[in-house]
Amino acid sequence: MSFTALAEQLLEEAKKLDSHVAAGRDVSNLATTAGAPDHKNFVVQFKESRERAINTANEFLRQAYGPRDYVREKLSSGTDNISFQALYRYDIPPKVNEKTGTTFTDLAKQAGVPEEPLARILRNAVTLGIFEEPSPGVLAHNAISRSLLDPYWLSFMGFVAQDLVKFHTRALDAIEKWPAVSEPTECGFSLAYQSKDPLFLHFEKNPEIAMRAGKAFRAVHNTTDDGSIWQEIDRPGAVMVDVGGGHGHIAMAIARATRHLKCVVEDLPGTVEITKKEIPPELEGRVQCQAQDFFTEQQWKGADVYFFSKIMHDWSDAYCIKILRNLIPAMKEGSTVVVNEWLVPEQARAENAQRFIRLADLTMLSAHNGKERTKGDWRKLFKEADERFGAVEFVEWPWTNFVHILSVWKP
Ligand SMILES: C[S@@+](CC[C@H](N)C(=O)[O-])C[C@H]1O[C@@H](n2cnc3c(N)ncnc32)[C@H](O)[C@@H]1O
Repeated sequence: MSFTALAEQLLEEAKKLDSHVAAGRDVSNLATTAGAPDHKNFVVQFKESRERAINTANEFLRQAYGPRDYVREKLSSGTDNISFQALYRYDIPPKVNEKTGTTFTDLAKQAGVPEEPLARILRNAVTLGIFEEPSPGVLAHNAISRSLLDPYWLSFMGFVAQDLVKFHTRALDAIEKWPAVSEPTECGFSLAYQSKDPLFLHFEKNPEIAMRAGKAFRAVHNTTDDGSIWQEIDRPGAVMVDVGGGHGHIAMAIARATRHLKCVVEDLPGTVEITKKEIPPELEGRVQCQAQDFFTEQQWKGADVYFFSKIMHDWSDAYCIKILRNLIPAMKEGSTVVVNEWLVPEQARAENAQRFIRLADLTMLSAHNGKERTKGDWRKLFKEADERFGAVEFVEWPWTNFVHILSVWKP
């Protein structure tokens, strides 16, 4: 397609996006799934226009760069990581004065690192559009750097730039060494950290990474407080168990969005200790937590829903089957397993919508030998775990990036 044709296509979407902004809609925080139905319609419409705009703009960029420069630009992400690491490690965003900006000299003093390399590293961030340098030697916030004032979001940057990147660089070595690609102790992470434990057990023994990872999960996993399943089961006595619920952010959101539902957060003992402190007094009784290793028999019997948010993608099929089978002694007729994850399309395309899914898939591969799954993969998984799991349903919400994958227990 010609540059002009692409630009015209982009202009069409740009006008739609501008009309949303002109209508006074907040386009800065589309991540939320809460809110009135008109908000959801807006998000759906906005998302569609935005996706088309991003895809067209990306195609324009590919053509404008030309093949070699395009590849070179994409290869630069490893080098950019130095800037991302520094932003997190030296806690730069809150150190930059929001009104006046802050000099590199001051930032270096506050961070306790030499000024010259820090300035070079931060100037690279400016070339990425994160921060500005309004006058030589001064770093100032812009809209993108301001998002990093959220400590959870900054932790996400730290977790990706400091931790995940190490696993990624050893992923191929791990595949060559352990071609079965199944064990959580035989992946890029295992080589990078010389660990004999699976990733989350390693975190349990290393509270600093565990805290960073917990905050990172909280920053990116948009809540699933919406969707009829929670409203349908919201009656006195109803229980949902959030298996591997981390710091309880999802359970708390669901408790807030319902009236009666009791939410039980389960995780490894170290995480549960942190979660206990996160539950606010007004949710006591509605949200509680307990230690539960999901590779052992489920202790909470007869729950209405056993919920797994971004758990199964951490594990290869053999381990997911163990996790599902450990529920069987606890389930009553009609107990529903609800999995919240991305769905992988069968065919790859150069589309923005697939970007994060495919990146997450490779992260799962290098962090645990886990994977993101297609619809067919999910059906196969439940069937292999036990024939008594009912037909697998997929509830897609166009206003979120995630899907609920449901199966009802029919003994
Ligand atoms: C990717 S995080 C997902 C957290 C949360 N469900 C969410 O969506 O944000 C995976 C969680 O599984 C927990 N986990 C890992 N292995 C576990 C095990 N064997 N038993 C229970 N929880 C485990 C981790 O501690 C972590 O909180």
